[in-house]
Amino acid sequence: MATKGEVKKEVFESEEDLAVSLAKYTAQLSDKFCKERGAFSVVLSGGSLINSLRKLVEPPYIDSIEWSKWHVFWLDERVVPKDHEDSNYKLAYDGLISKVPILPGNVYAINDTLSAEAAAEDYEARLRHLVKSNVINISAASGFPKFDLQLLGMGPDGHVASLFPGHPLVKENEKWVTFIKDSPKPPPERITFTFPVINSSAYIALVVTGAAEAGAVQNALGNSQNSEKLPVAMVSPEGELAWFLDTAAASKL
Ligand SMILES: O=C1O[C@H](COP(=O)(O)O)[C@@H](O)[C@H](O)[C@H]1O
Repeated sequence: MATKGEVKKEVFESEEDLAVSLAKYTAQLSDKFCKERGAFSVVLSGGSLINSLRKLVEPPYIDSIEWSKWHVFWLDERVVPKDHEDSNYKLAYDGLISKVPILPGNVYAINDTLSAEAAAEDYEARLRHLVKSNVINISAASGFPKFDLQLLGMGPDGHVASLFPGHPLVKENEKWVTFIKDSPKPPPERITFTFPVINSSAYIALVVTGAAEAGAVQNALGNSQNSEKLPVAMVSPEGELAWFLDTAAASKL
């Protein structure tokens, strides 16, 4: 399905059309990986992405996807209790996980009783264990975990995960998971995958909607005059990168 390093870009007339296509893309990859290796490791973002995945919980996908083979992870998480309004877990649980038969043991939420630093260490340790048990692949090229699909959103400032423009964490190249205590977007304490993990992915869908995001999309994909490379422009997976844009987000291209 993917050529190594391939970048695809599709611009949709409406967010509704985008959501239909994103569900199809996710379901096709689920089918491919479930057949090939009997498991599908999926990484979710928070924010508007979860709403854009809403078609997955409708026919035909709700009945055709092998949900019991899904293993669900978070690209980043806010260090708040799981039932807190700011929790990316809660967002995904309410919008997706509670509506489909994903096995509770295959949902890898952060330990919300720990500090940000300890939660990041704990999450990385759990990923290392899951690599050993082949739930998550490892990249032969980078030595970092190679998730089957990472579903990325982006903020208007061009941040992905909890990797913000100008923040030293964008340069982290050893840890798999790290933490931030001064996030410019509230809440301040978060854990996040690092770029080597993001960029070892087999497939990434980058889902961006709305006019407020157009400048950052231009920075990554267009002829931007701005020489500072935003975090979103650093997304460059080993496998396929597929941009899902609406016309407003693509308006400066
Ligand atoms: O804080 C976060 O923001 C980004 C973007 O969110 P959006 O609401 O602008 O789509 C999100 O991808 C990330 O997971 C989240 O923690």
